[in-house]
Amino acid sequence: MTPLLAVRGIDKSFGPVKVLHNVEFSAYAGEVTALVGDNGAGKSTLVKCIGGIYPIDAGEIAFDGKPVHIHTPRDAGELGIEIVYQDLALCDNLDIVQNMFLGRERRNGLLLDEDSMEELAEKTLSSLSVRTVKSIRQQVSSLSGGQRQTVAIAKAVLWNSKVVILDEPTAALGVAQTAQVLELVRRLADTGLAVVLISHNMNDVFAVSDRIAALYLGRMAAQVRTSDVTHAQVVELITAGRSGELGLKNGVTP
Ligand SMILES: Nc1ncnc2c1ncn2[C@@H]1O[C@H](COP(=O)(O)OP(=O)(O)OP(=O)(O)O)[C@@H](O)[C@H]1O
Repeated sequence: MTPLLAVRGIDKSFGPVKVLHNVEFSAYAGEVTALVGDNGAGKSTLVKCIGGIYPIDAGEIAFDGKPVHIHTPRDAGELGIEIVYQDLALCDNLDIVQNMFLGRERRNGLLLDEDSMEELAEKTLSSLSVRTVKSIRQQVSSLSGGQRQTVAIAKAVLWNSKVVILDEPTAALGVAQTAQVLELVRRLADTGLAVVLISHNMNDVFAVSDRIAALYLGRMAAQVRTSDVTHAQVVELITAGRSGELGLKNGVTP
C-alpha cells in the first residue's frame, strides 16, 4: 500500500544541534498512525517540518506517491495536511462557527455568509457524529476541554483535509472526554483520512492506532503495526530506541 504521506531521510538541525537524523515516516489513508517518543525525541519538530513551519535540511516529503515541496503552512494546507496543535489556537470570545471559519470566512458580496458557514459547520460536526455541543453558536469559552478538542479537529477537517495530525489531543482530558476524542480520532480514519496521533499515552495508542512510529533521540527507532507489538515493546522502543524481541528489518516489522 502506498502511503499518503511519506517522509524520507529528513535531517533537521537548529544551529549546531541536530534534532532529526535521517527520519523515515509514513502515514496511510484510512489509518491512525501513532507517533510516539520521549520528551525531546523530535515529534513536534518532525510534525512542524511536515506542516511547513520548519524548513528541512535534507530529505524529501512525498504526498500520494509524488515528491512535494512544503515551504509554508499554506503549502501544507493546499495539499490537505492540517495540524491540530496542543494549544488548539481557538479564540475564546468567538463562537464555534466563527472559530471554524476563522481567517477563511465565506462572504456573500461584502457581508459574511453566516447561513452557509453555519450549514457547513453543522454538516461537518454531524458527519463526525459530534453531538456533544449544544449549539454551534455557543462561545468557545463555554466549552469543556473535550468539546474544544472536538471543535479544533472539526475545524481541521472542514477544509477537505487528507492528512490530519493531532498533537496530544487527550493530554488535558479526563477519562470520559478522552474516550470521546479517541472515538472521533478513529472515525476520522474510518472516513478515509490519514490520521497521525502524537501521544505519550500507551492506552490511547493501543486503543486507536493501526501503526506505531517510535522516535528515539531524533531517529526513527521503528515503524510497526500495532497488532504486532506489546505495550512493553513500545515502551522499550521509546526509552531505549530498540526492542530486542521485535526482529525488525531496517526499523520496520517484516
Ligand atoms: N526552535 C528550536 N530551537 C532549538 N532547539 C529546538 C527547537 N525546537 C526544538 N528543539 C530541540 O529539539 C529537540 C526535539 O524537540 P521536540 O519538541 O521536537 O520534541 P518532542 O518529541 O516533541 O518532545 P515533547 O514530547 O516534549 O513535546 C529537543 O532537544 C528540543 O530542545
